[in-house]
Amino acid sequence: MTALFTLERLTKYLPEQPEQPLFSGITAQITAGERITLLGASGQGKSTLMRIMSLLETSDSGSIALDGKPSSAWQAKDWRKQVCYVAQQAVMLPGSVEANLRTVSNLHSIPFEKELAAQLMEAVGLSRIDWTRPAGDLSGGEKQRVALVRALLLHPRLLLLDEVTASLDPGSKQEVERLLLSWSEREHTAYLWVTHDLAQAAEVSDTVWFMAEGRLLETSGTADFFSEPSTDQARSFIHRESAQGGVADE
Ligand SMILES: Nc1ncnc2c1ncn2[C@@H]1O[C@H](COP(=O)(O)OP(=O)(O)OP(=O)(O)O)[C@@H](O)[C@H]1O
Repeated sequence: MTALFTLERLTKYLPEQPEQPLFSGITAQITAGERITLLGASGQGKSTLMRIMSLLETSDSGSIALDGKPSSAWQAKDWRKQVCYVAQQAVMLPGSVEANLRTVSNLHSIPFEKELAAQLMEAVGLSRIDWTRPAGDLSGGEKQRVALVRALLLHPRLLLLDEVTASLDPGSKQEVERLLLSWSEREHTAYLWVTHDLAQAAEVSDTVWFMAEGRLLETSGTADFFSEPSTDQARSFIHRESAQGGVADE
């Protein structure tokens, strides 16, 4: 199957660490509809990798491509219509909840699907939110869910999800997980989802990417990753995270 998205030997240095890359040699592929969780300890560069994949940052070497066409050959706006990053700290634009939901249709000159927006808001537990409210007044968890709905209204082919349930209570977290699973099934949307919750990773992904020591150490089927990780680093990561409560229930 032709890859939707490819990463080829990506390397990123940080200004404060010119002697050692944050990560290097990251090569991987994502196929249409693939559900991946990106795991790894804090500070491995998972958010940075997703920011590079959504053209919000550049790598120092290597390349990324969408449909086999390198990022340099794309207009950033066209790329971001298909590859949508949902940040950990949701950014609301000035204006109402509805204005935020309408953002992508205004930006990309596509019709605003009001009924779908209402269905998605309900699916993430926000059916009672008054759309005329200033979006800036919402709680962190509400903002996070509005940002997710806003991203889905774009119908991207690849969603880059950065700890998108981190500020949610368990019930809302489950609603979001269910929505994303059914959305990816229905729309054939791929996602790369950063999470520190191993039970969530087991639930929502078919593939795990594991970053450690500045490299993408494993790309495995989720069940295999948890039952038979191929590296010592992954074994101790799973052990450590499980001890802290993020137990994968497979
Ligand atoms: N623009 C930047 N300038 C300087 N340092 C940065 C920049 N972006 C990220 N970093 C540093 O790079 C490292 C990796 O950050 P990043 O947020 O990508 O990691 P992460 O794996 O997503 O971490 P977490 O799981 O805690 O969210 C951190 O030490 C961070 O402080």
